[in-house]
Amino acid sequence: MAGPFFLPPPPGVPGLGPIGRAALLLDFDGTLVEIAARPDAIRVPPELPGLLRRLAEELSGALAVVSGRPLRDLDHFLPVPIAMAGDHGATLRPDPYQPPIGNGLPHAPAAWRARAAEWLRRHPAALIEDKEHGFVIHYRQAPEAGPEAEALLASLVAEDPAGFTLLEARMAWEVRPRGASKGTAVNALMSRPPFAGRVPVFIGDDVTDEEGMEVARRFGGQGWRLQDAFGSPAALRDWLALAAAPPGPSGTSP
Ligand SMILES: O=P(O)(O)OC[C@H]1O[C@H](O[C@H]2O[C@H](CO)[C@@H](O)[C@H](O)[C@H]2O)[C@H](O)[C@@H](O)[C@@H]1O
Repeated sequence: MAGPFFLPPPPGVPGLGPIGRAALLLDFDGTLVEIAARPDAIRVPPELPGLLRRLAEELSGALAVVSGRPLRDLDHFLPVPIAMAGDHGATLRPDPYQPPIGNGLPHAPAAWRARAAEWLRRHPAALIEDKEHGFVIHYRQAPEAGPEAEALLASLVAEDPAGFTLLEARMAWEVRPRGASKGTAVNALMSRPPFAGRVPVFIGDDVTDEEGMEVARRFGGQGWRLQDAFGSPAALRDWLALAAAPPGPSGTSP
């Protein structure tokens, strides 16, 4: 056990302990914010962006949101200068003041998007979400369409299996470029300052987060499943608020 930071999280964890050694890697949907009916319907608690900014300052910048969302969404919902990895690791911006790092990942052909748009006409309650390199079919509002969405995207990806994979997400199927994952994002982050040399803790709720957790463990850190460690995004936010709180009068965290 490396110190108070590595005690099991709430209830009752007083703070991050030796915060100078840690790096926090946080999933977004279902972890920092509650799941909503549609991607654009999430509610971001007004205090969340400021909380992440304060924590990033405490961690000398070693805090990143590692999400399946495109960076444009993350910038919209979290307008603060923190490191971000979007599109399930396909876009990486470790320095919030610099453009994303270039990568050689492929872009899904326009014809695939057209096929998905055509499919959507028969399932108007489903949704297509465009990403930098791929795209998603969300079927939360049309659960009966899930298997068909999977079959369609599987057939598209089969046209270029070296370039793309099919990713199962929460009530969604995603065309993702091969070679990108939350694991590759964590690896890239932990290999450069200010993350390098710190002990990473990845917190996420979804199967897509497990690759990030696995790589965090390889860097000597931990992966915490939101449901087991905190129970809910609200409980995680409470814990982060404790961690970000200034020390009490005795010099200890509240
Ligand atoms: O890696 P994450 O930050 O957890 O992002 C994963 C995906 O989240 C979003 O979709 C999911 O959340 C929506 C809002 O709660 C929900 O309506 C949808 O059913 C979920 O799949 C986002 O839209 C995707 O781009 C992310 O990949």
